[in-house]
Amino acid sequence: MTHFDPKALADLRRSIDAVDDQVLALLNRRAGLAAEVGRLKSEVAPEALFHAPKREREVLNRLEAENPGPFPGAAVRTIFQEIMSACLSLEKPLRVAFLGPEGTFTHLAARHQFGGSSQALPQGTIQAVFQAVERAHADYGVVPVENATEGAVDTTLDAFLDSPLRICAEILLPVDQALLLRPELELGSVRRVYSHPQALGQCRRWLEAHLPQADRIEAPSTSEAARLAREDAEGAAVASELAAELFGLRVAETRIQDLAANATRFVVLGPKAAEPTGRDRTTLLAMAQDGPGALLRLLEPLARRGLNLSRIQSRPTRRKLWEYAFFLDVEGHAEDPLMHEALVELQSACASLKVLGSYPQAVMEGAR
Ligand SMILES: C=C(O[C@@H]1C=C(C(=O)O)C=C[C@H]1O)C(=O)O
Repeated sequence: MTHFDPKALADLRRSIDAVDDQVLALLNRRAGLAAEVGRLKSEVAPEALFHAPKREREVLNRLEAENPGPFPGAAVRTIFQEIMSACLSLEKPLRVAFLGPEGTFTHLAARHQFGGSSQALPQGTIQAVFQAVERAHADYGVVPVENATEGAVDTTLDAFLDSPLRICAEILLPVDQALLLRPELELGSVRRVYSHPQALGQCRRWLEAHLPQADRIEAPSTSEAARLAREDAEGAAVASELAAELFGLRVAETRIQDLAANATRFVVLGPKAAEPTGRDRTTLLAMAQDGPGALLRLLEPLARRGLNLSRIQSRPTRRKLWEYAFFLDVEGHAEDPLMHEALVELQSACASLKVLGSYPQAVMEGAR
């Protein structure tokens, strides 16, 4: 065993303090520069959004690629996303509406995309998120579109049928359920487990093995479950780790879902189309013409050009009986020449066609 030297520890900590002072000074210098950029932008277009997602992506990609380590690459992204979010908030924090309440996985997705310095505007329903952005009460909106185990979120697809909003980004997030407890409570003393029915379902086997004595109690959201657990001396909740932070609970166990690879895809509703990055996805909303071969006519212009269709989903239009709207996800950007050609051809093959958005393909967080 090596001899523990308290002086060496104190020296190292002093060195860390000195580095922290430098980091802090540099952060403030950076904030000053970002504020200058803000002033420049406001001279050109006073009403414009200062947020520049393309520039932010370039900053993150450059720093991650140039990072020599040992500082972890994923942390470089998280930290610089936060730094940019904070710099931007000096001008005006981004207002981000999302399916709430606070602490839900959609909130987590919004924080991942826009950082903790953005202004969180939790909404009660998916429709309310659309309305907040449509009425310019929010700069962006975040809604779930599909879950790896539960499938499409129909409410989101239906909202697009009646909305002029476009998709400007997607977020792919692992949905890791955690077991949350009041700080003083032990697993063996839990009598009630609160959660959203879907979350309880996702963790059925773990709960049977570790909390056979506890009743399952359904809550309207995982965050509401965390709040209920906080108020129940013998209660626990299945929710996100963010909910633990927000409601003052302890994370007793992480990743308790039965299927380890659980993930949800979210889309960001925004005011501006995203520019091409070379690895994009385009979401189309097409009303097929009635009659035989309608679906084939929709797919053929894409297939002939080798454009990869990653998802197709249909929803009744609710305007006419047996009329369907098709949501198509195609790899590529609407401005790519081949995609552009396909869209022109599709325009005449469908009763109507709307490009809901082209945006960078998301990489699963933690799997970069
Ligand atoms: C400073 C700018 O404005 C914002 C802040 C950024 C930053 O802190 O690096 C990057 C992009 C914008 O969202 C900029 O456009 O360069």
